[in-house]
Amino acid sequence: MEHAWVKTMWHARETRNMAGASRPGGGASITGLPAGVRLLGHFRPYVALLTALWVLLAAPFLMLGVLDWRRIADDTAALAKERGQALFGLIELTREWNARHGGVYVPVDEASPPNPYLIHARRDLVTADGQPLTLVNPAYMTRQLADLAAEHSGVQLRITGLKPLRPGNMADPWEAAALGRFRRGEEDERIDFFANHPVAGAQRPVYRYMAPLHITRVCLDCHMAQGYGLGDIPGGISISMPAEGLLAYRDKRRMESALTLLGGYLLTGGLLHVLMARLRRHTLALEELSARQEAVIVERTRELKLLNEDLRRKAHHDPLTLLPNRLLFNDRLESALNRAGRYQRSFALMLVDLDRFKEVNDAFGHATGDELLVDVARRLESCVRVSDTVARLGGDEFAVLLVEADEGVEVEAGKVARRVAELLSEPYLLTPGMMRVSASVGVALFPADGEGSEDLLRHADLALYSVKLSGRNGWRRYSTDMTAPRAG
Ligand SMILES: Nc1nc2c(ncn2[C@@H]2O[C@H](COP(=O)(O)OP(=O)(O)OP(=O)(O)O)[C@@H](O)[C@H]2O)c(=O)[nH]1
Repeated sequence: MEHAWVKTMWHARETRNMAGASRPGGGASITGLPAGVRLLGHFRPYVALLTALWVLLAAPFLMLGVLDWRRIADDTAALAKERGQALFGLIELTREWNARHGGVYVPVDEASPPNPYLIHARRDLVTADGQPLTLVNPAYMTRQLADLAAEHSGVQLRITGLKPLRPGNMADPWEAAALGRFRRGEEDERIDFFANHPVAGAQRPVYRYMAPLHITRVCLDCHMAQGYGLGDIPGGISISMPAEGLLAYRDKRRMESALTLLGGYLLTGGLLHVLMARLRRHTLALEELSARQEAVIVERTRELKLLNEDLRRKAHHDPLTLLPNRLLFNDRLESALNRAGRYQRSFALMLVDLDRFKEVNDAFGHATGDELLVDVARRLESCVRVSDTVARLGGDEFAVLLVEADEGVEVEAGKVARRVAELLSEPYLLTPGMMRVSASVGVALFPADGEGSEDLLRHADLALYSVKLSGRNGWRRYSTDMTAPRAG
């Protein structure tokens, strides 16, 4: 039991070592490896699993990030488009207002000289007080508004077409492509981002927006000569809007999105770690429990085995002399018979009985008798080899099975029987003092004196009886003239 307890404690200590080896001064482990190294080894699969899960977790977050970045870019473009549409709508309104009035007259000055591209009977007038006025049609007005917008907000806008009345309004390649799509009915507005676009002599990021202008009744006065009819698209309004503000807004939203996703990723990873750590703790506790149970089972099994061996030993041995008892002796006799029969060998059976042992008991007590029996057992063992068997059949009766014989069984059995008789008649030093007993020995040989256990035992007993009859203290081999004592 003590062993089991020590073993269990050892295992518990080792498990605790593994769990707490990171403590400063954790020291060397039981197996001699530094605690840190053993800890790393123990947790390696756990760390690998956690890392793998974390990496797997990164994929959806990364995908979410990419999607969000795209959505933010789309949102920014949508905002730019809305701005373009608003500006375009405003200009169209103003142009319609102008067209409805058939143009408006403004004083002639440096900023508003007469429009050389306008063919009109009353293009230039002079007021009654002598002020010269010139007619500003929608196109001229748009150009003037464009100059104002460029001056105040950096927004560039202009009317453009593929065969404009004013050559300066000729569409550039991007505008020409857009006009082509408008005319083919593929789209009715266009917005694109340009990272570098010339704006007032500098390269700046811009959103370019363009939508078509349609010929209305009021436009026909000027444009009919070009061959345009109602609803045709002679050109469009092209707007370039500096994009720094929108890009800053986009980058700010992207940064916020990245931080939110990173926070989410770390939080989820942290939760995952906590869950895994808990799982790991439970697993370790379970492992420890099962190891303890295993140790207990191993110990119980060992105890049962010992108990079993002890029981077997007790069932087959005499408790006083520790010699094999009659049960085991009978087994050995049967084995000897089998072996000898199979290999055609012989062996000797010897029965030994102390002479007048009762007198020892009567004179000195049962304990002294026991002491004598133990001494007799040791003396008998000293007369034979380990491969032979000495047994106590009961009371003061012993048996010897001689299976090894160098000089032939007959000779060997005679020598051993004589030696037994002599040795047992030597004085015994017992608790009350020195005393003497003698013994009678009967011998039967296999197969000469019997081929079965019963015959051998009976004939050895007859030989022993014969010694007793002839005055005890000696030995005899069975001979057929020996007869059993008459009953009564
Ligand atoms: N001390 C002791 N005595 C025992 C034990 N078993 C049997 N005896 C005694 O051994 C004695 C055997 O006596 P008997 O069978 O009459 O034989 P004996 O006195 O040796 O006389 P012979 O055999 O005729 O020479 C009896 O008194 C038993 O009580 C034992 O375990 N211990």
